[in-house]
Amino acid sequence: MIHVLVSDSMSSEGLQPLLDASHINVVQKTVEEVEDELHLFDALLVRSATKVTEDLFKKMTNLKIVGRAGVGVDNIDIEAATKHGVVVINAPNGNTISTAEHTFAMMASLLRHIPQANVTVKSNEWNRTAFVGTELYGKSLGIIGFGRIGGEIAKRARVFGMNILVFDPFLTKDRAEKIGVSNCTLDELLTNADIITVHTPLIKETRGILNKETIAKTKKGVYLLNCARGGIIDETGLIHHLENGHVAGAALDVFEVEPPVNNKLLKFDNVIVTPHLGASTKEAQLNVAAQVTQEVLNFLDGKPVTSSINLPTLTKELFDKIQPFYHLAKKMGNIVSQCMKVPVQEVAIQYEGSVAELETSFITKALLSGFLGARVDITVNEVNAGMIAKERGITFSEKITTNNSGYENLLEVRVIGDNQNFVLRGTHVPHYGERIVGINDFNIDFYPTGYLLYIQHQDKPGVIGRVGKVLGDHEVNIATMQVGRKEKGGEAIMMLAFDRPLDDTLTSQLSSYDDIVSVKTIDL
Ligand SMILES: NC(=O)C1=CN([C@@H]2O[C@H](COP(=O)(O)OP(=O)(O)OC[C@H]3O[C@@H](n4cnc5c(N)ncnc54)[C@H](O)[C@@H]3O)[C@@H](O)[C@H]2O)C=CC1
Ligand SMILES: O=C(O)C(=O)COP(=O)(O)O
Repeated sequence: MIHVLVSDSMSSEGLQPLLDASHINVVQKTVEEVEDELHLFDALLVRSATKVTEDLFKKMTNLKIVGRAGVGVDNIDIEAATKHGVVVINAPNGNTISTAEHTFAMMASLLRHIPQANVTVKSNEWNRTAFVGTELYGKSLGIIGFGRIGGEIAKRARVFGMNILVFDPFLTKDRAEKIGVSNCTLDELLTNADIITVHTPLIKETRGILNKETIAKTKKGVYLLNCARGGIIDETGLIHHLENGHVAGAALDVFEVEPPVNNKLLKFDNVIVTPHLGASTKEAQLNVAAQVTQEVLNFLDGKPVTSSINLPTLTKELFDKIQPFYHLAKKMGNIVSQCMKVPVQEVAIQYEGSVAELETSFITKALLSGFLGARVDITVNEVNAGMIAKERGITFSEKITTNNSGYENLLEVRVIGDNQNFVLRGTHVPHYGERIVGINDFNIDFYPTGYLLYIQHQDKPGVIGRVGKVLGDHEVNIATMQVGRKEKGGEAIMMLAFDRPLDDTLTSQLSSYDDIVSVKTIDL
């Protein structure tokens, strides 16, 4: 049984495929309510309320995936997720329109004082002069962060007859042209905009992008909006400029601390607020819950996820193409690790032929995870392999080569360790499967599976017979056997496969023969 924890409120209709799956147990409770069972859950679905911290990852020892039913993942410690090998996905498109519409509603409300007027009419006041507003028409709207939401706001602003100023250092010329905007500098936006709205993620570069100093550069009487994340507009800086009258008003859907406690911003009449409602529409909630549900189901089914924050994202088509190499790479990493039981400094992977055209970074991570998984006692997968390698001082690299060794595709891993290097080459033959075709300088051809014995020996008469006799004396049946050598009478290798594991006495006996250089068991 797979256990899924849904710890924030989510659309039941969107979650339905998970609720319907007979092999999945869905628990809809907060993290605190299931404190004693956290170790059971395979998947966690959240919105912005649950704080997914390193401490939570430590408690959720079985966790494989976190699904964020929304865009912002600032409530999830991505580094900790990666370290713990947990995939993080989000639902990037589902709430774009809702948030853009909410921002627009806030903008219109702010400039026409709708929330304040609403309160007075309901208190039996009829004060028309106190609420004289400002038109949006003809005003310059500065949009900081021109992604999905920023783009939708621009489209709507144009219909309202507004001029649009955009600041987004990552905005491509193509996208700007398509939407009919041009990028300016932050200073140009600050000095020219009548209204400024922020739509960036909350990251180190955007935290406090509007602060006491930058707000001072804006036009006197500017209106500011934050329907993205608390902290993008520094609250202390905003309070300063509300107090001195520089800012005419602000509309805030988000706060540095949510819900806001003793927050001075709530005391200003010209500040209008909503409780983080940007994505709170029936449509958006259905979209985001359905998106993460499908992604989590795919993931639990071993299929690719398309919106991962800490894994390369793959289409189904690409995933199908990668799969054979993914499995081969994992096994190759595992074989090398078992053959090289010494500290390792470097793992270099080279791709040749058709495999080089695929998403090789994913295959590299699979190889690393196979390699590290055989030598560390924590879960290693494609998510955390790179980080764990770095932590252990192992550098890794990948290279695409135009060499042509005759194989349609070839993966080569070269591992450099203390006084020992090891090279392994593998290929995938369609309809035939994975083959290991080279070890160090030797050509060989074996199927990497089951219990293997790798023997380095002198190419002399009787060595193979002696190995066969020792195994026969121990009643061990040889399933397959391949040999390889570079030159007559020189060094040679054997790779034998068995149906069951070999015991140590047998390998020690084989190692004791003069003509045998080394004996290594490999369990795959
Ligand atoms: N209030 C609410 O309920 C909701 C809030 N959000 C927030 O809105 C944010 C934006 O959402 P989307 O538009 O979907 O994300 P997005 O990823 O499509 O757009 C973000 C844009 O910010 C830009 N950006 C990044 N660093 C920047 C910087 N230093 N200066 C200026 N621009 C920068 C990026 O280039 C990107 O174009 C999310 O990160 C989330 O925090 C999203 C949905 C609902
Ligand atoms: O998607 C986002 O980034 C949001 O801020 C929406 O948050 P919520 O899911 O409504 O808690």
